[in-house]
Formats: sequence, structure tokens, C-alpha cells
Amino acid sequence: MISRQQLIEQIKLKRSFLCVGLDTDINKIPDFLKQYPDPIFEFNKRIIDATKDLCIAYKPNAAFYESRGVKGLQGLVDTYSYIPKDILSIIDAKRGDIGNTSDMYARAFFDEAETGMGFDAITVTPYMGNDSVTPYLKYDGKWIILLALTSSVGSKDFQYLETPDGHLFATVIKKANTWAGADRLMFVVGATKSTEFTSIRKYAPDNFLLVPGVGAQGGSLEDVCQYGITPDCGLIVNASRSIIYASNGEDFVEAAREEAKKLQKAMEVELEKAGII
Ligand SMILES: O=c1ccn([C@@H]2O[C@H](COP(=O)(O)O)[C@@H](O)[C@H]2O)c(=O)[nH]1
Repeated sequence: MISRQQLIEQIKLKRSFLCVGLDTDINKIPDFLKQYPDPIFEFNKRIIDATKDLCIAYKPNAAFYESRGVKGLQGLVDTYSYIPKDILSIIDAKRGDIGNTSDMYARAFFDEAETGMGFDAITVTPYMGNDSVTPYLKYDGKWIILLALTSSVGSKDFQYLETPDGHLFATVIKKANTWAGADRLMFVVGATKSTEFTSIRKYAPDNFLLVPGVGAQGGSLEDVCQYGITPDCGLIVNASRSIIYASNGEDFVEAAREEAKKLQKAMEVELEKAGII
């Protein structure tokens, strides 16, 4: 369990707000790993060993594990167990369903005694409303990370619809903040949407934002920080492919570390600029 205070301490200690995304694809990992009983877990283990001093969160994306069936799920359980306990573990599952079904999703990813997975946080879709979101809060200290404004092109289809608060994504944030406090609730906001960070901060002044889209999707870390950083940092910036697939040769670990280090150094500059460290 990682509290808001512990998260802030980790950010200051590591001079980083980097989340390494474990979107591990069997078709993209180096061939030599395929001799291991679970090549995906072997890959993740080495990536975690190489980056754990540079990041404050890991985010396995559930699709990459579930798409492999039982062996994929075992790999996810093993990966969860391998993530150091002082680093925020986020399952990027993007779940959303009626209350009793959400109870089951929450159990799947939060109840370690039952499933072997006790992630600190889960990504959830907001559009089924309160009863689809609040079941996750029954697990003390666990975080919900609600999709607000995604990095995807398709974000314009619904998220930008006009509402009295501006846009639907602003209404989602405003409403969801009545269900839980900033000590349990974060929002996903894509780095490709940095111009919206100012309006998002109006409704989410204290919430941490999980920001994907830096790296492979071309979002700018500098822009995200210019509009989104708060006195507590308030940002967890994710990069997946640009780090974990920096090389697919024998040097993949060194290449991943180098990419993570570049981001950490850029984050250090932003933390200094904002007077946080
Ligand atoms: O709006 C969103 C929400 C989630 N994601 C997820 O983040 C990572 C991004 O991976 P990269 O390789 O760094 O592009 C991936 O797991 C997405 O499913 C997102 O990109 N945008």
C-alpha cells in the first residue's frame, strides 16, 4: 500500500515521477529470452532490476497478459510480486461495470490472499458512474485511477462533448471528486493533451494525474509539467514502449535503463524548476 505522502516522498527521494509501463509483448522481446519458462516474466524482471532506482511506479497493462491466457495471468501475478513494495504498482485494466461485477474486478486485482495480486492502483473507466467506480474504494488505501482525457485520437468522440463544466472530461473529474478524495483518486490525462492541463487543474487541483503518451506517442514532458505540475508534483508520467523496447537485442536492459535515465533527468529538472526538490 502506498499512501499519497509516501508517493510524494518517493518522488523527492528518486527525483523522478516516472512510471515504467510493462506492456510486454512476446513478439517484441529479444529472442534469447524465449529459452526461459516464462519469457515475459524474465523480461519484466530484468527491466524492473534495471529501472527500479529511476522510477516511482510500474504499470503492467492487463491486455498484454490476459491475451496469453493462463500463462499470461501467471506472468502478471509473478510480475506483481516482483515489483518492489515501496514502488507504486498500477494495473492498467481500464475496468468498468455494475457494482457486483466491479466487486469481482476489485477482488481480482486487489485481494492478494485470493489471487496473488494486490496492486496499489487500478485504472477504471468512468462512464457507468458511481456504482461502477466505488466498489474499488472498499479496499483500504488502494487507488482508483479514472480515465478523464485519454491520449488517443478517439478522445474527441465523447470526452470533448460540451457540458456546463466545459467538456465531458471536466464533468467526469468534478463529479468523481465528490466520490473520493485526492488521497484515493487519480485521473488519467494524456500527455498529448497538454494544452488542457490548465482547465483540468481547475477541477483537479490536488489529484495526482497519471499521464501516458510521452515517448512513443510523442507527448512533451516539458509541456505537461508547464501546465500540470503542482506543489506536490501531482504527476506520474508513464512511458512504456520507448523504454522497454529501446533495443530488442542482448543489450535491451542497458538500452531501457538509458531511456529511463533520460526521462528521470528531465523530470529532475522539472522538479527543481517547480521548487519541489
Ligand atoms: O489515454 C491513455 C490511457 C492509457 N494509455 C496506456 O498507457 C500506455 C502507453 O504506452 P506507450 O508505449 O508509452 O505509448 C499503454 O499501456 C496504453 O494502453 C494510453 O496510452 N493513453
